[in-house]
Order: sequence, then structure tokens, then C-alpha cells
Amino acid sequence: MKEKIAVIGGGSWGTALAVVLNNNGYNVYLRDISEKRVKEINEEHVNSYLSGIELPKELIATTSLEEAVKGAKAVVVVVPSHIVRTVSKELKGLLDKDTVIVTASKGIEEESHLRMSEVIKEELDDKFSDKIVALSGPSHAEEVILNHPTTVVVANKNKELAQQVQNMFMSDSFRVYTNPDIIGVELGGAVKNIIAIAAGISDGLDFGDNALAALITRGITEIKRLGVAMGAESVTFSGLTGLGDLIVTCASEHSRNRRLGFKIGSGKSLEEALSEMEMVAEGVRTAKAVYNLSHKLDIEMPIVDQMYKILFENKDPKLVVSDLMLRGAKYEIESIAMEKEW
Ligand SMILES: NC(=O)C1=CN([C@@H]2O[C@H](COP(=O)(O)OP(=O)(O)OC[C@H]3O[C@@H](n4cnc5c(N)ncnc54)[C@H](O)[C@@H]3O)[C@@H](O)[C@H]2O)C=CC1
Ligand SMILES: O=C(CO)COP(=O)(O)O
Repeated sequence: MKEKIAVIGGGSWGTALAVVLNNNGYNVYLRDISEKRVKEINEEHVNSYLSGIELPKELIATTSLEEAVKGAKAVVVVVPSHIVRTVSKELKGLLDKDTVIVTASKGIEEESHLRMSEVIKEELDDKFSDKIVALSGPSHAEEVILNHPTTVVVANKNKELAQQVQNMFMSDSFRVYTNPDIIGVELGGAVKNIIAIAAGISDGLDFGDNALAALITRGITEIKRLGVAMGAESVTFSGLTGLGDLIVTCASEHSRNRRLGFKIGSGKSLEEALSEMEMVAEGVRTAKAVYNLSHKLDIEMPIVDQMYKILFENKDPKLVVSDLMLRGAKYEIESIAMEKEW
């Protein structure tokens, strides 16, 4: 008999992950709060967020959380990050004691500044504390659903648990690596969304490729600085969930965050840009969380600072450029200068 897996959140990413799991031979239940989405998946076998691509007929969508998770070997949480706490509260008491929880949402909670695995851990019973695995990496749903080659990382301190989840998702078009550094993996996936909005703004202003390369490279420097201060391994940020995900989100036509930035760079206000978005652009809320967190920890994040000012203080994006370019002169890589007493 097929083992059951529940995916909570039937947006573009939840649906793509559900299809990966279905193709790997699991009995997949996809839970979404929207009756319209559940109906289109069950009756028309499509998700309108994924341009009408035909979904496997065996995929079962439901609005009932209980029906989705009952008896499931694993529960994959993939709702927008600001909803992860609500879903986790609802999951409490519904899970079998051996259930593994996978978080595939990318964000930092606005008030608490917690990562998604930490939010879930706070809400579930203690017996699940060590059973939460993060899944992240450069992986737009629009390409995963077409079986285009994609690589991701699953992270947990417990190697066997990470390998269990690796085996669950691994296929000939979806390659899964493991990493014990869950802090780095989750932070890379969350913070890159802010830099992707900046990349979209830059493109909206028609600044070209030099500016994009600068944003990606200086962006990863900021992400790494914050990550290391929070206990992550520096080298994780050179991997798939750091630089890899930053590149794809800053450059891809599929990126929701880049798209939102492009609208702002083309002269729209945040409210106008958001009203035109169907799907979630996580970088907006994450910008607020990371701006406050970096100031609390005294971590220098100039691009994040300027993004906060554009998004929440109505600063004109054109003025941001000179503020970034004319900051005090710096070393490129401070650690080299220090090491060489330069
Ligand atoms: N779209 C993508 O290619 C990728 C997205 N992600 C991350 O995955 C998360 C979800 O993103 P998307 O799927 O793009 O979002 P989306 O905006 O496409 O869909 C979100 C879905 O969540 C549903 N929902 C809202 N509240 C719910 C609840 N309480 N229970 C169940 N479902 C609920 C909505 O009805 C909607 O269908 C985000 O954190 C995003 O950063 C990560 C990698 C790739
Ligand atoms: O995280 C993602 C790709 O890895 C998705 O990014 P967007 O939400 O910007 O589309």
C-alpha cells in the first residue's frame, strides 16, 4: 500500500512538491484553504497558478486539515510564511507521533524574527521538536512542474532524518542534497527574497547587468553577515540555498519577488504593485523583519536598509542608488584586509 504524505498549502510551490511526491509513488493529500483551488485540482486537475499544466489525477485536494494529515508519514508545510504559525497551531494534536514535518516556506516571522522551523517547533508538542526538516533551494514551481532539472537541499542536524526526507523527494529531475546547517539553509532562502525585490527594481529602472551582478554579489555578503551572526555556517551561503537561490530569484522571469520589484522600479507604489500580484511575494514582510533584526544585532545590511526605506518609507528608488554608491569607501572582503593587516 502507498504511504501517505500531506502537503499543506496548494499554491504553486505546494502543488509542484505534491506532484514530485506523487510521481515518487506516495499517496498525496494537498490541503488548501481555498475551495476554488481544491475544486479545480480535484475536478479539472489543474492549478491556475501553474498555467493550466495537467496534474496527476491521483492527487487528492481537500480543505480539511484533518483529512489531509490523518495517518500521514510526513507533513509538508508550504503556506506563505505569515500563515505558518496558524497552520502549526491547527496541526497540534492531529499528527501521529512518528510524523516528520518538512517546512518549504521561505520567510522570517515579522514579530518574533523566528525561522519557519522555529515557528513550527514553538507550536507543536515537544515530541516533534527534533523532527522538523527545512527544504530550500533554487526551485521555481513553474519549472519543477515541467520536470526541468532542479536541485534543492534538506536540512536538519539529524543526518538520518535529513536522508529520510532526501529519499522521499529525490527523483531523476529533482535532486536533493542534505546539509546539517538548518539555520543557514532557512536564512538563505528567506533573505534572498529582499535582494530579489531590489534586482527587480533595478531592472525596472533599466540599470542593466552590472547593477544586477553587484546586487547579487553584495547581497550574498549581507545575507552571510547576518547568517553567521545568527549561528549559520558561512560556507552554506555559497551553496544552493544561498548563492544558488539568490541567483535564480534575482534573474528569473518566474520570480514573484523580482516581479514585484520591477513594478516598483517602473514607478508603481508598493500598494499598487501588491494589488496586481496573485501569489505571495515573501520579500516584503521579510524586509521588515530583517531590517529590525539587523538593527537589533548591529549587522550592516545597506541593501536591506534601502529596501526597507523604499517599501515602507516611500523613498524614491532613484535616490537609493546614490545613497548606496556614495556610502563610505570600503574593503571588498574585510576578512582579507584584517588577516593581512592591510
Ligand atoms: N512558488 C515557488 O516557486 C516557490 C515558493 N516557495 C515558498 O513557498 C511558500 C508558498 O509559496 P507559493 O506556493 O508560491 O504561494 P502561493 O501564493 O502560490 O499560494 C499560497 C497558497 O496557500 C493557501 N493557503 C492560505 N492559507 C492556508 C491555510 N491556512 N491552509 C492551507 N492553505 C492555505 C492559499 O489558498 C494559496 O493557494 C512561500 O513561502 C514561498 O516563498 C519556495 C520555493 C519556490
Ligand atoms: O524561492 C523561490 C525560488 O527558489 C521562489 O521565489 P519567488 O517567490 O520570488 O518566486
